[in-house]
Amino acid sequence: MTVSIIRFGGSNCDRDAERALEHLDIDARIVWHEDGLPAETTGIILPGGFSYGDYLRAGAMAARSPIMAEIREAAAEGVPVLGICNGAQVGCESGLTEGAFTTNESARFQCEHVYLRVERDDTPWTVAYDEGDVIEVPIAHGEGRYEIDDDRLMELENEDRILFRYCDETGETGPEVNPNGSKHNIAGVLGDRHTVAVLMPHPERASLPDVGPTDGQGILEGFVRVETSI
Ligand SMILES: NC(=O)CC[C@H](N)C(=O)O
Repeated sequence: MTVSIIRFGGSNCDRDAERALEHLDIDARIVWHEDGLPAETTGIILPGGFSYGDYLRAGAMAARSPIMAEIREAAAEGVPVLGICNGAQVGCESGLTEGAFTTNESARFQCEHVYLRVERDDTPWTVAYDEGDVIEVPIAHGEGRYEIDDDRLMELENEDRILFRYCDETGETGPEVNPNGSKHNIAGVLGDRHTVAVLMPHPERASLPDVGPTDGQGILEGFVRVETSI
């Protein structure tokens, strides 16, 4: 298992992801996007940050890098892909999954800890938890409001592709515990396959015991659980 963490100009959570994976004994390396996807890649992280200064829309420019075509191809072959925060924005912008992330309802950058409810526990990213579990993970974004048209939203719900929703400590969701105004409190969704996921919160910042809660570890362990969970 070798996870390639794709660095774009302006990525800034690539090293956080590398350290979190190393802590879990998962082999990881940072890959500059212009260098293309290494042949030994068996997992991919699109990390957080401010790729290309969030110009146009967050993630819009990185999504046009030629490496994204390679990543789409790898994803279609079953290579697990996790987009975190800016990486989630790149994932949506490049068609790895549905919907888009846009400006927070508050119109402010928000940096805080949130609670997430695990919506299903039969994907590589959530098999470490039970459905309904509540985990604590940080957010740090200005464009984290998940938007999608109502018809596609219904399809996503019916296809059971919602992975995480913002909630309170007890797992209740609703507008009062929605930090950015995301549709249906959505914090993370699956792509066409269970092996592709994008999420706005940062599991890599909730993985090292020295710096706070470690609830995010289970999500990153998806890279090793992928072989056993599907
Ligand atoms: N932490 C991040 O990845 C931030 C994502 C993006 N730059 C935003 O502000 O929405």
